[in-house]
Amino acid sequence: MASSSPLISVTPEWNDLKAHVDEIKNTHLRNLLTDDSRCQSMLLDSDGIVLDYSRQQATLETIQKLFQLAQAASLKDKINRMYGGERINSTENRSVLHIALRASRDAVINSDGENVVPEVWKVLDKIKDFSDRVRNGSWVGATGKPLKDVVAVGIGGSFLGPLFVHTALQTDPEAKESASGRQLRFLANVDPVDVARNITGLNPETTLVVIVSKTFTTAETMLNARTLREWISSALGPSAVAKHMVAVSTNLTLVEKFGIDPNNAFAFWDWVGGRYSVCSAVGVLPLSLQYGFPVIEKFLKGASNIDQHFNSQPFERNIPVLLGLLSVWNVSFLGYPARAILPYCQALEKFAPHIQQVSMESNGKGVSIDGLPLPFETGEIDFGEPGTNGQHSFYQLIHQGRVIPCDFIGVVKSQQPVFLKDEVVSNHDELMSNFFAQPDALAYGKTADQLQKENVSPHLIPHKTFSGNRPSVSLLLPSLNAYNIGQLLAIYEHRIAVEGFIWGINSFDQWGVELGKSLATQVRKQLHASRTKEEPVQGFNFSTTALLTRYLQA
Ligand SMILES: O=P(O)(O)OC[C@H]1O[C@](O)(CO)[C@@H](O)[C@@H]1O
Repeated sequence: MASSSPLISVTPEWNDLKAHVDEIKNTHLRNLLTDDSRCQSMLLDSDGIVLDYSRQQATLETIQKLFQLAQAASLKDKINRMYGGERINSTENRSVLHIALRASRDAVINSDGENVVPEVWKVLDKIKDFSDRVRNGSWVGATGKPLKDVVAVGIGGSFLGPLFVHTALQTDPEAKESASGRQLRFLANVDPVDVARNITGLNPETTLVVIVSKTFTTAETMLNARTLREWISSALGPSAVAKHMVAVSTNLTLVEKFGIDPNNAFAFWDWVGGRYSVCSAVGVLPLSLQYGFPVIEKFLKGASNIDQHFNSQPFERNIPVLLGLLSVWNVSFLGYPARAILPYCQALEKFAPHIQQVSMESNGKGVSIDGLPLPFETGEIDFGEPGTNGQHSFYQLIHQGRVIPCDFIGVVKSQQPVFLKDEVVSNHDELMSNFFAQPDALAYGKTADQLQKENVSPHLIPHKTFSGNRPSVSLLLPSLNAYNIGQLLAIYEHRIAVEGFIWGINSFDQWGVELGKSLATQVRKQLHASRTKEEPVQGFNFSTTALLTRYLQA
């Protein structure tokens, strides 16, 4: 057995940061923000994206110490190994090459000594050809009608990324125009209610179903796939399946077994993790059907731009590296277990749910990559809502309750600007007033002194006091077109990888989802036996037996 590398928490660099915490606890953002040269150093402008991390509870010394930690964790070496196609997902013996999914046609990215980029482009070309044919009506349904509606069936990484990008593109003027007259829906939950909601108003004659599953074994997706196959064949006959169902998977044998023509299957590879798969056919096929391949190619280019930035920029100017290191600082040293993702942009309403999976499935681990129990916590509890909706929901807790590091994401140019005569500002400026105000409200807070000066009655002063000193980062994008959406995605993907590389965990496996799945298999068997043979509930603990018995009685 290969020897384990020492845990990052035993290095002098980690302990140095631990010792530094007390110094930081003696500062307040109110004071840190008076130092213009500090703030200038914490403001980065790269390819139109602005990152401001001056509202982190950190000094320039903290940042230097974090760079030293990165060095101790061999961060650059780990990034190089990822880009070099090494099998860094060691528990599954796989390389991690989602960067290859958006590489330019002439790039060379090797996995096991073989350049994977030509394979990637073979599938992209096939998607372009197929989506063009569906969109221009040369591929028609079984009754000769054009297929204008698409239902993508998939869950987890085969759902959340594509849903985020779809939601973000819906109101982009170029994407909106190219989607005119078409619908894209997502069926994820095995709850039959989700099926009912998704097929309502759809006609099987004009609907194409895309089954998206890396493994093609996921219980929820396969049951939903069989349900929609039944929906199509009962309306149009079994032979219609060939025209109305296609698949995206790494398991083409199971796709064929299911009854989908292998010519209508779009491959990807085991070096693409499910939650990192939106740039593969998982996202590119349904999104190209809706928006046309040229729009989605721009999305891939945006992600590729950040891939190059991440691989080439020094840490001081590297957005994913800085964000990743600051997250480690907040979680492991300052002890803040959560992170709020707050886009001031309704089009990004599905960004937080997507990042929730990317982050929590990647970094919610209890052992090091070598299997050693970790004496520190990893991962964040990610949640979020677009501003300003979140302000009227959970911001109370963020301002006066627990300290939650926040990511404020804003856009300079709205996808859908509105200017009303006689209004003080445009509608987008109104939204963005909040984007600029909230980080300062969190950082500065409001003191009892200030309240006294405002003649607030003494009994209300404790209630109206804001402690401040609550950290955030601000990310300002020039606009939210397909390219910027790709950039935003890749920034977070790489940031999360940086965190995992520092913690010394495997961010690319997900064994934690298995136990629940196998227990569900046992329950499924019991439900079948009780329903069909009236077998009593057995083999479960008291509580589950009681609940199952009650459920079966109804
Ligand atoms: O694409 P598949 O194989 O259906 O898997 C769906 C999802 O299930 C998981 O394995 C567990 O939730 C995810 O990692 C994955 O994205």
